[in-house]
Amino acid sequence: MDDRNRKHQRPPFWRVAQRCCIVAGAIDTAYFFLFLTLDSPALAWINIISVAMYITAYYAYRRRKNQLGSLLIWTEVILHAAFGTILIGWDSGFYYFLLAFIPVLPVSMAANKAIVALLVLWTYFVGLHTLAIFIDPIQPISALGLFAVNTFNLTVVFGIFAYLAFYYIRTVTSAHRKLREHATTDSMTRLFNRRYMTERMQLEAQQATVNQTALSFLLLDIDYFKQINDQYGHHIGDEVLTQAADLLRAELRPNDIAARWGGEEFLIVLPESSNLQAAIVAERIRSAFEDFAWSDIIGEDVSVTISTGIHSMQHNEAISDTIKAADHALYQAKSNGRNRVELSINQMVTE
Ligand SMILES: Nc1nc2c(ncn2[C@@H]2O[C@H](COP(=O)(O)OP(=O)(O)OP(=O)(O)O)[C@@H](O)[C@H]2O)c(=O)[nH]1
Repeated sequence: MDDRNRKHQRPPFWRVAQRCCIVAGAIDTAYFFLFLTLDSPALAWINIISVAMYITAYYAYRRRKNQLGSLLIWTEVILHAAFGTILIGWDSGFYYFLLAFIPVLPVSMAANKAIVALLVLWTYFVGLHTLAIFIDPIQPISALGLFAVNTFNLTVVFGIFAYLAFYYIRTVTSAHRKLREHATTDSMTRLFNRRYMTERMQLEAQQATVNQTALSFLLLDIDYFKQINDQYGHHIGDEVLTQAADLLRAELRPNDIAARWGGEEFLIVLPESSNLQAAIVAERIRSAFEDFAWSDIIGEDVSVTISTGIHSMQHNEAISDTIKAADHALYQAKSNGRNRVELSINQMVTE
């Protein structure tokens, strides 16, 4: 996996949940001491129960019992909001944590279930608020203490929402990147696929016309590939194709574009390259195939060679005609004995 992929990789749900358990457990431990200091021992000990629930949830996630872990976390949040409100009052702000359910429920369950769960949550939230209006706190703390607890709770919930937003963005970005990759890449060789190449060629052709630069095409085909399949099996054929793609990548510049055009056929677009420069690249690729130790892959000392047709796009030439010309040159390379490079006919060699 390259660095770019690693950077975009999103930690799995259970790992995120485990991190949440560690952070929440640490916060509740701090609360234990805080509420002892603020003379609210009942709430202090409730925080110890909370810590125990987070530790259990942590191990549940570790054993991939995700449902149990989530159930413990949500039960803790719901009960903590109730006990905090009843013991020291609504202004303690423990209800803020209930709000974190709102974005999480719709992404973690089916829409109809999420709607029911959200309605239950709303009822619980309003019920708790109403209760707090009519009932005085059982174990009130100082105004300063209440302000400190409220600010702390608010800060933690801010953090939770910010984290959820970034996690969501990373999830969407990573899904988008994977979709794009699937749509443009050949899964076996990791080269571009034919559909992407067809679009890309148009772009490159337009750019070459605007900038008045040369644009060359190489059409390559592995020689006697059917025999490799027939003699050594389809899986060896696949490995030869994968290795062929690696050889191409190794021989090309970063702005050259290589695609798997068909079964054992590859198309390479060389921007800003004349047919002479293209011939040099093609010859380099040809000898890379010839020199490669194919026995490492095939298991026997056989050679795998490649034939190449070259065509440089002419002024106002349609892409389909460019490909036809390269294909014709490839046909010539095959007819003239294979393992060779041929330039399309009627084309002057230009530097
Ligand atoms: N293993 C494998 N084989 C494939 C794949 N795609 C196409 N092929 C095979 O590639 C072979 C192409 O054979 P041909 O078109 O007869 O050409 P060739 O044997 O390479 O002969 P020349 O091109 O004339 O040198 C066929 O046997 C296809 O089944 C693939 O993804 N994997």
